[in-house]
Amino acid sequence: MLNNELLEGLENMSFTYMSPVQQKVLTELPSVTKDCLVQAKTGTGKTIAFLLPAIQNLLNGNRPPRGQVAILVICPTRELATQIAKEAEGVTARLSRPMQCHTAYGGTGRASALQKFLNGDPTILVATPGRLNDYLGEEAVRDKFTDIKTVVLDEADRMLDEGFGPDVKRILNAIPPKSTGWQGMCFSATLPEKVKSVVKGVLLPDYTHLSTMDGNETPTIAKVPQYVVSVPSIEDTFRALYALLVVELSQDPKGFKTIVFGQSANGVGLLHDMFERALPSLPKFELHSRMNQNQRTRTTEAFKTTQTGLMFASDVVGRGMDFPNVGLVVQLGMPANADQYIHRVGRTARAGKDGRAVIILYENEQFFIKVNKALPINPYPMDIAAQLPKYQKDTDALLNGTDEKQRFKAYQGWLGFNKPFMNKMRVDPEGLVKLANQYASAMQLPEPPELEKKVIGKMGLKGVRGNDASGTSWSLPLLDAEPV
Ligand SMILES: Nc1ncnc2c1ncn2[C@@H]1O[C@H](COP(=O)(O)OP(=O)(O)OP(=O)(O)O)[C@@H](O)[C@H]1O
Repeated sequence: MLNNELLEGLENMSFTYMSPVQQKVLTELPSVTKDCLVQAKTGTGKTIAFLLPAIQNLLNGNRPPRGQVAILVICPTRELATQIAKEAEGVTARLSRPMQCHTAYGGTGRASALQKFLNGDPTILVATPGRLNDYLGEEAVRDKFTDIKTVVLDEADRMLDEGFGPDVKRILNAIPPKSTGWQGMCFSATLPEKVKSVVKGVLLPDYTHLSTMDGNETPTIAKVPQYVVSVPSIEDTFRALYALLVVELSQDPKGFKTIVFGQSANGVGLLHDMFERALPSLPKFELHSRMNQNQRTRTTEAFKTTQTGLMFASDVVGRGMDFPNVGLVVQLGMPANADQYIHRVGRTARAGKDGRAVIILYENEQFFIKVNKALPINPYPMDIAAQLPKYQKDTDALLNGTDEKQRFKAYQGWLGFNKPFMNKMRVDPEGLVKLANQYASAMQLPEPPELEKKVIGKMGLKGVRGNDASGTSWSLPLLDAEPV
């Protein structure tokens, strides 16, 4: 069924067999043009699984005229768009009539990128919703979609949630209607039931539903041991992370490649600054939305190719990103939800490799384990809490060595992330600020940062004692919640 030149492309990528999801799509999809909703575990090759049928359809004689977009892939982040485009280039590398793959995402010069798109032959376009919407405001861009054959939503549950959903809807309104016959494909490792009620703009009601998972199985890779390190208070968390990294590094000093996820961009920035002077054998990386696109691109490439290293990251790389050979994923603090937990854990044990995952939670966050009993998380085999006193002095010194302004920003990021979880954490606004202030103390700030009155109002923390002292206010950016 697959064109020989496509198979040659796969061989050229050193793929010698189809992964289960690829096998399933190629054998169980009634035709290469059928709408489908596909679920398979993280890191099992979903990208190739949606590219192959979509490209094969074009090779079956359905390739639109030069200059037209035939396959549109929509995904949540710039890094992921680049990664998907690279896979598409790999698969199509051996085609006798080459196929161009373009990307469209924010953070790069709009005018030159748009010109390149308009002048080029973007048979495949991989885009993030914001920039694509922006492009679609131009008639010349809309004209390039008149012959569209396939629309793929990668990380479909994310693309259809409250955050991205409206943008995706606008895109669907700007391209030819579904009734013109284009194929819709929705892929993700996590497909909550509610997604099925919102896929109708992309999939016809008789779409094919494929899954490589049994019944209620969780989408985490079965062979990844998952552990929780429980510590009593938020003040213990930095020490616990340090102790954990030392223990884990000692077990695998040569191939140690680890991602540590934090809760907010500025919190992640602080962790990076803190550990820059620790664990000298390891190169350190940081990746979050407070960096410019050049820095993000450079770091992504560097961490993809490094043999060892420690990356502090926010959820900008929580989904979809493929950093080969990551052996350990650490989550410092609870993630926003169970699905996000699953995607973060999925950054390890990809393409059949091994991996481990550890989450560090203090008391107010431990509800996360209780309400997500289906997640296969066990207590960490070593008593990290017992080691905390040993790490106190060094941790305090590392934090003291960071820029105080970065710690202030981390404080605000902490409030922004945690505020929606007050009920679950069993605290009222005053209790939340109390925890934030303990976090400030853990960061070695002599006293909690004073937030501008406007920030406090925006966060709904007005009148809460503990952070609205008069006097100099630090000029912090006004944000409802810290972006990742
Ligand atoms: N048939 C194959 N043989 C070997 N490696 C493969 C094969 N298919 C894909 N891969 C590689 O496996 C890795 C994971 O693939 P991919 O990123 O598509 O996973 P995914 O299922 O989309 O994961 P996520 O749910 O995290 O987005 C990539 O490095 C990819 O190149």
